[in-house]
Amino acid sequence: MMLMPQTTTEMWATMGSTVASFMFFWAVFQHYCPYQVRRHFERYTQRIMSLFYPYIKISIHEYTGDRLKRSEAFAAVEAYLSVNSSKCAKRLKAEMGKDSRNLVFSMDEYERVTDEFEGVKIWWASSKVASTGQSLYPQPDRRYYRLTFHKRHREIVTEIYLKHVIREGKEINVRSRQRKLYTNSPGQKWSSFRQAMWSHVSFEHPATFDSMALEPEKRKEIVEDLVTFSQSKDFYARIGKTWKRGYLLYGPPGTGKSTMIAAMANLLNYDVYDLELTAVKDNTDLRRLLIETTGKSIIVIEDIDCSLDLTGQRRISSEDDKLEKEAARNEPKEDTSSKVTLSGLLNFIDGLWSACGGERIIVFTTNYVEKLDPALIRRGRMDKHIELSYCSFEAFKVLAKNYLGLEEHAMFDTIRGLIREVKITPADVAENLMPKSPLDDAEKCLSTLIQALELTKETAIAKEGEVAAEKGKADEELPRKQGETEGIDHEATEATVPDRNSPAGKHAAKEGVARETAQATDRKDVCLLQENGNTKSQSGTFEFQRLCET
Ligand SMILES: Nc1ncnc2c1ncn2[C@@H]1O[C@H](COP(=O)(O)OP(=O)(O)OP(=O)(O)O)[C@@H](O)[C@H]1O
Ligand SMILES: [Mg+2]
Repeated sequence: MMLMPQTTTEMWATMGSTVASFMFFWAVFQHYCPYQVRRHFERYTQRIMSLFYPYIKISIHEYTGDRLKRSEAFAAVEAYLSVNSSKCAKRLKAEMGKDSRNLVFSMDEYERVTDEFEGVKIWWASSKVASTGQSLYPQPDRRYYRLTFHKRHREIVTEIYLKHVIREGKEINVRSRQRKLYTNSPGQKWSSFRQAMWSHVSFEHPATFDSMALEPEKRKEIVEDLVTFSQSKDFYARIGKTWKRGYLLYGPPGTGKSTMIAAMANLLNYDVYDLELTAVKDNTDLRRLLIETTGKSIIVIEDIDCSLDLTGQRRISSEDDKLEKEAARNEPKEDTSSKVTLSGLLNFIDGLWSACGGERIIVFTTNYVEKLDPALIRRGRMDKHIELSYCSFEAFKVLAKNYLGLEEHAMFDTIRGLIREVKITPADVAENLMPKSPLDDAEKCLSTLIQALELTKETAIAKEGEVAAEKGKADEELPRKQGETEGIDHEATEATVPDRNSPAGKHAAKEGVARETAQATDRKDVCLLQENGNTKSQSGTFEFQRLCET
């Protein structure tokens, strides 16, 4: 009985001195042994250790592919563990969840949790590698998850468990994700590839297709198109097309183009990327923005006709070029204008890069569809063209139901008659149906709308009258003006031609009349000049130059 404590003490003392000796030799080895030898030694030690160490480790990093893209596997594992870890981990991170109502927990850094799957024990740990870059720009730490399991479970973990984690994680993500509205921030002067290209807020627009003023058939067609698209992953894979679809929404201001984008996002549960094209520096940045978008998203370019010069005529004359370069030399300042070109945009839509991620909708909106380059909106790029136009009676009924809770009313007949005759946008109808005071009831709102419709009708009639009167006046004046113009031509030619034998006359003839002739070459005036210049040739310009030289 007395020996036991002594033996234990002795044992501890021996162990302590052994560890101390080992530490000493290790420190000496580290310090004096050349690096190459040390590396060999470490490698072999690891190999020997692995013979006895029965566990396998798998790391899942946050960024893959040269940090271009956030790993989907990482996001899925994060979601999977967020459910698991909130029950057993001791250090958690909290984030605002869907609809900003509840908090979602996930594992904090350097935390460990244990999971069990079909009797197999798996240990998960979260960790990060601190950035070691010596660049001027701040670099975020690289996070990763590591799972550890016994090697006898290799098959079950790699073949079944990991697939289960990814599938569950993705489902959790879809269920609990707060949809986001992203925008590309302008003026990122020092943007590096480590900096996020998009900034976001939570997407909380309440618009739905049911609340939109649309004709029922049109609504049905659009909704079916969208739903079919979202369920056609296999179909797109089979026909060898990237899983994306382009929508062009066009129509006058206030007809619901932006509202429809929100309704699309709400219908499909997609994120929205609102791309401000004028803030994109060049085509390379455009591509980077594209690859930073995630799947299940709508990429929107509003008012595409105003966003950049899409006619391809972006070159300036060499004279202007020279002047501009000189000005830049004298006053060096940053060029903040966008250098995105039409071809850059076309590549953005259907180039190779657009295949990254999949399940994307691209929407362009415009008030002037005829201004757009046909290449930009051809089918295959903008697959579906949707015209949003002035408010019809059917569309009005949707608004009346939403705003006033009315399906039928005696005043509807008057509105039906008026709305057919005038061009009024759903935005204007909606504004008139809005109660302006707590005392306003449905009748008051409907009569406000009727007044507005009548006023619009009167204004339209008055405008039509004015236009007709102006046209009539212009038609009347046209023959008189033509006569006057012919008279002026006569005078101008006659005033110049008699003096053209004098030096001043020659000059005048070269500078002025030749110009007139050049302009007139395609017109009948040429004949008039030929007659006055006593030439018989058919070529007005050539003959007149000859005439000037003689
Ligand atoms: N079809 C519609 N159904 C329901 N509300 C609509 C509709 N069209 C317009 N509105 C209402 O009018 C307002 C303006 O609509 P919206 O911003 O969608 O128009 P827009 O077509 O995008 O206009 P712009 O061309 O000027 O961008 C919205 O707040 C919405 O409430
Ligand atoms: Mg809009």
